[in-house]
Amino acid sequence: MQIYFSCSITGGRQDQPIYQRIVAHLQARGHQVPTALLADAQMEPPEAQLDAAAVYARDVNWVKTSQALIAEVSTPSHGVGYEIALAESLGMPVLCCYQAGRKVSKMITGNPNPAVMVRAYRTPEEALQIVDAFLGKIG
Ligand SMILES: O=c1[nH]c(=O)n([C@H]2C[C@H](O)[C@@H](COP(=O)(O)O)O2)cc1CO
Repeated sequence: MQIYFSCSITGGRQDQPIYQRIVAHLQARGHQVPTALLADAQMEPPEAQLDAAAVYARDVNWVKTSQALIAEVSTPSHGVGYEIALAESLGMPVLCCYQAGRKVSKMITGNPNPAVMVRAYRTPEEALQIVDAFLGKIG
C-alpha cells in the first residue's frame, strides 16, 4: 500500500537515523512511501529548493492518495502535527511512534480516536515491531 511517512524537518533532524530505519523497513515489505526522501540524511539541499506552496500541495496530495500515515513524533514539528490531523480528518489509520522518555504533545498522546495508534518504543527494533503491529491491524 501507499504509506505517508511523516517526520520532523524544521523541528530538528536529530532523529533522522530512525526515520531512515522505518522507511527502509516499509519499503522492504513492498510498500510505497512517497516521502521516503524526507527520511534521507541528505534530504535538505534538494527539498530546500522547493517553495512552500509547492511542498504544501505535493504533501497534501500525497496524504490524500495514501492508505495510512506513519509519523515519528519524538521531535515536535508543526508539519507533522498538521499531517496527522489531516490524515485523521480523512478517516485514515495513523500510527504515531516516539522514543520512550521524549516529551510528546498531549494533542498526540491524548487522542482517543481508535484509528490513531500512539506508541512509545525503547529501541529501533521495537519501533519496527510497532510498525508491523500497526500494519497487521490495518492490513
Ligand atoms: O521542506 C519540507 N518538505 C516537506 O515535505 N515538509 C513536510 C513533510 C514532513 O512530514 C513535515 C515536516 O514539517 P516541519 O518542517 O514543520 O518539521 O512537513 C516540510 C518541509 C519544511 O517545512
